[in-house]
Amino acid sequence: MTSELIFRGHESQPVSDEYSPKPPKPWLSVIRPIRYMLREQRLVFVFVGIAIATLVFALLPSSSSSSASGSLDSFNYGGYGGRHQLDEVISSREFLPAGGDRMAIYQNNRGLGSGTGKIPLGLKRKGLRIVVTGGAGFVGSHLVDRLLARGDSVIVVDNYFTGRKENVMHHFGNPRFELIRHDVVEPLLLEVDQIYHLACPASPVHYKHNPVKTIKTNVVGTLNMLGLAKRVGARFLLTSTSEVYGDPLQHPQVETYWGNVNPIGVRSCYDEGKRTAETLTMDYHRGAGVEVRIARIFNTYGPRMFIDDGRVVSNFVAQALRKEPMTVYGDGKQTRSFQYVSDLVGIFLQLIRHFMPLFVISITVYSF
Ligand SMILES: O=c1ccn([C@@H]2O[C@H](COP(=O)(O)OP(=O)(O)O[C@H]3OC[C@@H](O)[C@H](O)[C@H]3O)[C@@H](O)[C@H]2O)c(=O)[nH]1
Repeated sequence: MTSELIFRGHESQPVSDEYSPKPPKPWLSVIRPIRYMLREQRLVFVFVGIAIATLVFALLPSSSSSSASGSLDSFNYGGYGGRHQLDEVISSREFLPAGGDRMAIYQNNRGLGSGTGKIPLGLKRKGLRIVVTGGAGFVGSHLVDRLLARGDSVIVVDNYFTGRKENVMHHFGNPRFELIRHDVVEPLLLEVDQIYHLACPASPVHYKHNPVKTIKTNVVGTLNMLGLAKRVGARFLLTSTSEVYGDPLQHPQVETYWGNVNPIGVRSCYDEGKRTAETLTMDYHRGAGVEVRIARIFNTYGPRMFIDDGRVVSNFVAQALRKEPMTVYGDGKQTRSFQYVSDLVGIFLQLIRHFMPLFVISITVYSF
């Protein structure tokens, strides 16, 4: 019985001589490439390749290096890896003669953003959209020149109280340049990547002319521009002043020094105004995550200064040209730091561009 059954079974399943391939095993398609990778140390070569590529991308300067020239570039101040190079500038002897006051720059941010990050190799730098308040003024117009020269689009916002159309007239007709007559104490909505907030009279004769307007510009104007930065996610740079140290009890002033400011004096509208502007800036950073920088500017000189703005450089130059004696106020023992306007503007650009943790730089250019 049993053998019969076995025989029948063979009959019902006739043996074929034809070749029939084995059914494919799905797990082999996964195992095979893995085995291939593990053979002849191929995996090691892959990892070495990834490591080299990472190093190249991390260390090579981004193609967005500023093409603008200026005296700072000659100190190797441009390029990527800002902190290292800023440190080089700080320790450079030309920038740190013994003694004297400082220009202090505070910066704070929470990461790359606003289109200022690294750009892949081979891609042309994309221009940023930038607002410069006070862009028709002495310092602002030099900043505008540099931004346009490197390919950015610039909107100047100025009420012409101390700014002058002539300072930016040479850009009329440039499609990347716009000029708006506007007072920053009124709100303004623009789509931009960065805001340089310079708008405020800075010479004592000008800021004492209408003290209430001066403090309003610093407080309400800064509030408006910070609100704009928050709304559109723009990076924000506040131009502050050495005046935040008031009548300092420390010489030279270190950035951790909080100053000695008279809250009711004739210069308070400016000193306290800028101090409040700094406070607002830091509160927008802490409370709303706005990426901010604060530059405490010391005495700046250069082309487009008003000859009659009452400050010491313009006074001395004007008196020298008229062959008049120079007027030295007080006992003449007071000290100041002086910097050329293009050096200051170069620092603004580096400061706003690089990603660094909260940190401070001080630069002394010259003092007397
Ligand atoms: O003719 C002059 C003018 C000024 N001075 C003295 O020179 C020094 C500098 O005075 P300035 O008026 O040029 O400038 P200040 O340093 O007082 O403030 C200036 O510099 C810092 C900026 O942030 C401020 O916006 C600006 O007001 C002062 O000690 C002043 O008394 C003179 O001895 N003779």
